[in-house]
Amino acid sequence: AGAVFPPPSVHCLSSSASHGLKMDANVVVMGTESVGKSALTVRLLTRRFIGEYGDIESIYSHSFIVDGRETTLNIWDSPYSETPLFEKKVQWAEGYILIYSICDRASFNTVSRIIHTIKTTKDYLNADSVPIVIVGNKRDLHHRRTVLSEEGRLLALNTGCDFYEVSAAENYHSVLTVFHGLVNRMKTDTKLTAKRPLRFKGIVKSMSAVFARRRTDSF
Ligand SMILES: Nc1nc2c(ncn2[C@@H]2O[C@H](COP(=O)(O)OP(=O)(O)OP(=O)(O)O)[C@@H](O)[C@H]2O)c(=O)[nH]1
Repeated sequence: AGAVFPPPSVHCLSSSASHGLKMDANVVVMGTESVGKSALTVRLLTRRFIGEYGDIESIYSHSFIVDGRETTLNIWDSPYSETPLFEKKVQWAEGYILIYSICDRASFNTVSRIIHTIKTTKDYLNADSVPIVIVGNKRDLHHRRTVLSEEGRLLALNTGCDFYEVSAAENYHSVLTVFHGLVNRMKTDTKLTAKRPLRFKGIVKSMSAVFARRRTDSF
């Protein structure tokens, strides 16, 4: 089956309520295979590390309070592929979490390429600061490290992104910090300060069937 766009449903796993200003934003989590995209997303949503996540691609709606403001993120845990669908995801999103594994240099190189694609697609080429957070995951596997922290930090500095190193396996709070960091970056974008309704509604539904060609498309 071919992939469709926009995605058919939002998977609501958690919510919270507050008064005052609200911010809603679409966020996509990207990176090559097995870098920990699902682990990071599930850690944020459930505070847990499950270990194995299967082949499910979903969008999750998650609300939390950041600096006193209710913030709802529609988070798309997405594989990397250089298909037209990839560009549509980039267009859909207003914030980006780009993950690599500190044990996998190829995954780090791919993050550089994704940053370039986002910047050209969203016309951020001349922006000093962009709503992109680079995440070096699997920090607990430091004995297998092939990408230095300094390399991640330098990439972020040179591209106007934020940078964090985390272990989705070991730590919830560092993962929360990543998403807070992204929200703070997106807050500077005035388009996002007004409350908007969720763009996608519907029953909880796995998108794995919709993305049946995923493995062949992915790196
Ligand atoms: N040691 C360690 N393993 C991790 C960490 N994060 C994820 N993993 C493991 O890495 C493997 C891949 O994790 P996933 O979260 O499925 O990675 P993904 O990027 O979503 O993978 P795909 O959806 O296949 O592209 C799993 O075996 C996880 O248990 C981490 O921080 N440390």
